[in-house]
Amino acid sequence: MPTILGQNQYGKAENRVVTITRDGATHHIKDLNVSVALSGDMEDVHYNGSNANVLPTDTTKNTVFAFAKEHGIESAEQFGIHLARHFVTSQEPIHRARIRIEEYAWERIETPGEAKHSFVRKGQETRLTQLTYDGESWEVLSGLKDLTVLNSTDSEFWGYVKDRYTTLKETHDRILATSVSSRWRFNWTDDAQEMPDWEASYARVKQHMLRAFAETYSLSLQQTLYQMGSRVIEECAEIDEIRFSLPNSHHFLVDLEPFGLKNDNEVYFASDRPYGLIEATVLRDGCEPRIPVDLTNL
Ligand SMILES: O=c1[nH]c(=O)c2[nH]c(=O)[nH]c2[nH]1
Repeated sequence: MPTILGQNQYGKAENRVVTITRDGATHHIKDLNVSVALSGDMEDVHYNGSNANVLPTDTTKNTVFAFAKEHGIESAEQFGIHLARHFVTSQEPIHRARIRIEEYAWERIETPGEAKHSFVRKGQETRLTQLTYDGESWEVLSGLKDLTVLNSTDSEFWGYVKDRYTTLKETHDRILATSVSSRWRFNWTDDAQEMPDWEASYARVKQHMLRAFAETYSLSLQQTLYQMGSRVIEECAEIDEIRFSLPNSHHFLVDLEPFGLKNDNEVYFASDRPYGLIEATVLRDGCEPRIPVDLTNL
């Protein structure tokens, strides 16, 4: 044979596993991206296509989600050690397992209330602004993107239209997560007006946005969006208009029944696409809409 097989490995990459553990009303989140790479006696599958030594990559994915339930995720290291040991010790042809894990850090959204199930991703957002001046008047649009937030309860979605293509199951307790992109327009347009305190305004908008997200018992992301917008308009007198583009970052409950495990709203698969995209403007009553519909062009 003029060729021989060199280094090889296989497995399921980028398993997006999210766990919620509940301590009464206080929830804890772990959010990992887990990639499995296995090596061993894999000559036959490459040379002849015999799968006799091949544990399917689909199984490696299932193992990641099942282990999240069975062992919990104490730390990424601990979780990875469990997985790697399992593949090497349970499968004779597998001699080496490499587990790579990225962990996304979250912090709690602090609210005056009791509920502790709202989180904002660390690293947080990019702040944006656009200033336009024609020699007479100003238009100031400020905003943010990539402010990722999650509520691990107090979100439902049901009572929607059902046609012959509808398969979605109604839910009375789901994760609601989104990455907020927003622009807001200041009513400061003239040098004769007193200029807003831009720094204080930004902090206020962000705080009210986060609190409204955390405090809204949500029946849809549309309802949450409107609550966030109206809270900002009500609390920030310097702003007349705010627009949001909110991807609905779906978290699907993983079916662990085939492995004899009950998933009591603990282990989720975080899907990155496709995603629902919910967009709307909230205006101070009587004000004209001026923020462009498509925020990506801003
Ligand atoms: O909050 C939601 N709004 C929707 O319009 C929608 N559509 C869907 O499939 N899931 C959801 N969730």
